[in-house]
Amino acid sequence: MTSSPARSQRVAVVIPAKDEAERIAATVRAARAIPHVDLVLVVDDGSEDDTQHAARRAGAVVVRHSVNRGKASAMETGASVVAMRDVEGAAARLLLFIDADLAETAVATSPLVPPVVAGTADCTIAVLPPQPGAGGRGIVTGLARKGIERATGWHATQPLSGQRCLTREAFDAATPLARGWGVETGMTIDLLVSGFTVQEVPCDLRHRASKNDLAGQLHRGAQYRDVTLAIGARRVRGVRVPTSRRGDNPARQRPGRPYRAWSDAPAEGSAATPETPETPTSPEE
Ligand SMILES: O=c1ccn([C@@H]2O[C@H](COP(=O)(O)OP(=O)(O)O[C@H]3O[C@H](CO)[C@@H](O)[C@H](O)[C@H]3O)[C@@H](O)[C@H]2O)c(=O)[nH]1
Ligand SMILES: O=C(O)[C@H](O)COP(=O)(O)O
Repeated sequence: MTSSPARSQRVAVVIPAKDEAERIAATVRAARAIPHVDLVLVVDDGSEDDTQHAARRAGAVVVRHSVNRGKASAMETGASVVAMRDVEGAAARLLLFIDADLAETAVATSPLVPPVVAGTADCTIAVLPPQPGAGGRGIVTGLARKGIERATGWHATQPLSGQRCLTREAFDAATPLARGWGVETGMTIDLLVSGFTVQEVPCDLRHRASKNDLAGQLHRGAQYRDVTLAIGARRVRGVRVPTSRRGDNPARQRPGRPYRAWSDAPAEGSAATPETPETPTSPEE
């Protein structure tokens, strides 16, 4: 599954951003310092503040949704724009998705890149340290973790983490993306079911964590809804790795270890082609 891109492999950072004028400039500047990065793309998802101008001033390429379409849609737009800027005949850029609110700490997503460049993982996912002021009780996180584990056998530490580096091939296999806040959960299931290798990587990041106030609870309600839909859509379509064909030992499931869900995954993501009635079709929403 994993290939070995050249050392010259280029990386595009894609930053979905909605009303992030306060932090986007610092995030863009930090992203530009990540090794291998030659393109920082901000997708302004219908912001009502100065996000697009602040991002441009900080050196990003900016595209904009005229109306808000949600994070997953911004990621798809970003990936399409990067593809248009990839050089014909050269390797497609790796995609490094990061949130707009990381500010200076965005550079600490750098460790996500080397395993994908080296080909030991097709998708890396950041594991963040405990965040000051975070007010969650782990309900949405638990829902996403359980959904991924039921479908693939993988126990994700931080299933909602949106800081992810992946190959173009892996991204394409995971599209269309699950809507809104279900995007990470759906992507992880689709990648593992398609035979790709994922790896969690500890990264020293700080973001604006949701508090335990009304806004925070409403946000978690929307996350719960979208994660439920992403899991449900895959369950209905039978997108899962059959228990009898699951591979890696649960003992291997910890940050820093690449994980592949199939014991006998066919090469190059072709596990998504039906072989048995239990094997899924393509990962569509
Ligand atoms: O309609 C929207 C809303 C948000 N965003 C951007 O999406 C990112 C994540 O949003 P945020 O408000 O920071 O959400 P959190 O709850 O803090 O996000 C956690 O949980 C999400 C999944 O529910 C993941 O996408 C995030 O990576 C993870 O940090 C930020 O860059 C936002 O600007 C959009 O592009 N469009
Ligand atoms: O605050 C968070 O970590 C997310 O909003 C998820 O909430 P949770 O605590 O219910 O998993």
